[in-house]
Amino acid sequence: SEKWEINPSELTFMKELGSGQFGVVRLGKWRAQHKVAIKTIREGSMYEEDFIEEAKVMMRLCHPKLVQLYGVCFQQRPLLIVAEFMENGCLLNFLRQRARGLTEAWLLSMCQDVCEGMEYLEAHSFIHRDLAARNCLVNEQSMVKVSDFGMTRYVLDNQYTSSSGAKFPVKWSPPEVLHYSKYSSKSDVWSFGVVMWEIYSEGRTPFENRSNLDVVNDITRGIRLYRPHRASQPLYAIMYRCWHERPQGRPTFSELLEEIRKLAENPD
Ligand SMILES: COc1cc2c(cc1NS(C)(=O)=O)=CC1=C(NCc3c(C)cccc3C)N=NC=21
Repeated sequence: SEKWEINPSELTFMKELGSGQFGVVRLGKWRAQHKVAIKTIREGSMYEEDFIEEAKVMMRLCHPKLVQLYGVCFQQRPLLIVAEFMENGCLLNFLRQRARGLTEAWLLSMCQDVCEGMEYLEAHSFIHRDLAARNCLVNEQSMVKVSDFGMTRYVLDNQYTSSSGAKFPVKWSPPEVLHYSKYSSKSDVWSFGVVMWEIYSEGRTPFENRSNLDVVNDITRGIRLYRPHRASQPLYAIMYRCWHERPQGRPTFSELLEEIRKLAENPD
């Protein structure tokens, strides 16, 4: 069998962790001792053959701030995807549950973690396409890692994939994606600015009381998210630059990481 194939008989399933657009995620054990997360792909939710092909590429994306893909069980259905287990679950729930307990330094370190993972994807010309706090995970050491990179390409439900679909991430998308589906690392940078806003808003929903259609109009007219209460002016300036209307006007993840590291060294 290929390196990226996992033998399902070497997996034991444990408690259910949650569910997403592809189906249920469970905690499991691989070869009886390694804790893993196992995603069981619901029939008819994914372009499975295309994903199995792409899994080889995704397996080679290894970085401490990316949730590591371990392998796929594809000799039977349902398809199983096995990846790194993240004890503290998704970042969005983490922010909402921990809210007040998170210090400024902690909020900044979470932005830095996501930025490091995204800088690696940028360097490997890999576009995430759905970066959001709901698609970041937190491990036992409270380190944040980017997950589900590139997975939207395999979603069958066109409510997610069409920019007019009810489930499309309009509030995390730049104008060129909303109007022309033009994805790039610079569209990921726009989404990263919204993740920074989610982190400093302790898990609030961006444009909370606006419909997706309103947000498309607001964004196109130059309206942007307000400064979150816990964000300093210099920090807000960083996220604001991610929302430049033109992709080439936005910083790269490398430039963002440099600015975040400078703020981390001299906070005030
Ligand atoms: C502890 O709680 C959790 C832990 C995890 C979790 C959800 C929760 N709970 S919740 C819903 O946030 O409340 C999802 C994963 C996960 N996904 C890895 C993975 C990716 C990224 C891509 C393809 C396949 C797989 C398996 N690894 N660890 C957890």
